Amino acid sequence: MNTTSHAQSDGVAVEVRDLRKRFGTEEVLRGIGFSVAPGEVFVLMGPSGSGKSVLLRHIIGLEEPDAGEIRIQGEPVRGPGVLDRYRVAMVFQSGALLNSLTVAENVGLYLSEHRLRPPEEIRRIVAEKLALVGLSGTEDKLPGQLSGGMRKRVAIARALVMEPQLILYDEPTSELDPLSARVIAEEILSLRDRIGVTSIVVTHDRDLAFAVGDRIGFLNEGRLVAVDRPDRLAHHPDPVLQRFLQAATLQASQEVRT
Ligand SMILES: Nc1ncnc2c1ncn2[C@@H]1O[C@H](COP(=O)(O)OP(=O)(O)OP(=O)(O)O)[C@@H](O)[C@H]1O
Repeated sequence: MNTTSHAQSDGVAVEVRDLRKRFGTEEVLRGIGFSVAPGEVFVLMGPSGSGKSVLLRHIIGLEEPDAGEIRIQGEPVRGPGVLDRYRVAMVFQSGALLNSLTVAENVGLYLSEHRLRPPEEIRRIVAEKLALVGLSGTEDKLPGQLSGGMRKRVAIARALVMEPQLILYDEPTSELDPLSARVIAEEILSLRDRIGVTSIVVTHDRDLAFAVGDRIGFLNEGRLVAVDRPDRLAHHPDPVLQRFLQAATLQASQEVRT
């Protein structure tokens, strides 16, 4: 974990305690617990249907757990005003950009909608955030004129506008080619290093997980099977985890061949 070079180190600590959630008869989260340190990049990896998105929705306060809780800086996330006090941003899988608005309007939407800043200042902030993700000069383009990777970076710039202390990424490299995926990985690391934000990244992209994770948690059937540094996780004895890692490696080598 990088804890030395943050320009502005106000990432928050996140703690998930014995989280349980059932939908009907299906027990989706079966007692999940882990902690994320301020400024850490924590990856949640696991097969489809293992509960990653449900867990993410709990962290941002969109779901109420049946048992257990999530704390940000020691405060329960569903407590009064907690999600207003701590700035938590989510980068959605789709990017969730509005296609009829320009890049600048999308990135500045949060500020303009809430009339938080005068237009001139919004323009300055938008330019600053686009520069942080390497997209200076794209202000007047429409999302439809950008590549998938660029749209994801616009979505990250939009998250940065609220000066987040915690960023949640939901499958940030889905539908991206390997080169664009690498740019996103570099972006996640650069933000950690430059603004000290805490990041939780949900993915089944093994390459992304190993590239950005200070630690990786492997989720299977609603249980956290392993939590460890990437170099140690690769040698973890859990058979499902090992099968998952081998399948991902095979898929990557097939992609290189095709
Ligand atoms: N609102 C809901 N109501 C009922 N079941 C749900 C709901 N949300 C999720 N589930 C179920 O919970 C399980 C875990 O879903 P989740 O979306 O968290 O998986 P995931 O690990 O994110 O999968 P993927 O990698 O495919 O996105 C699935 O069986 C899903 O059908």
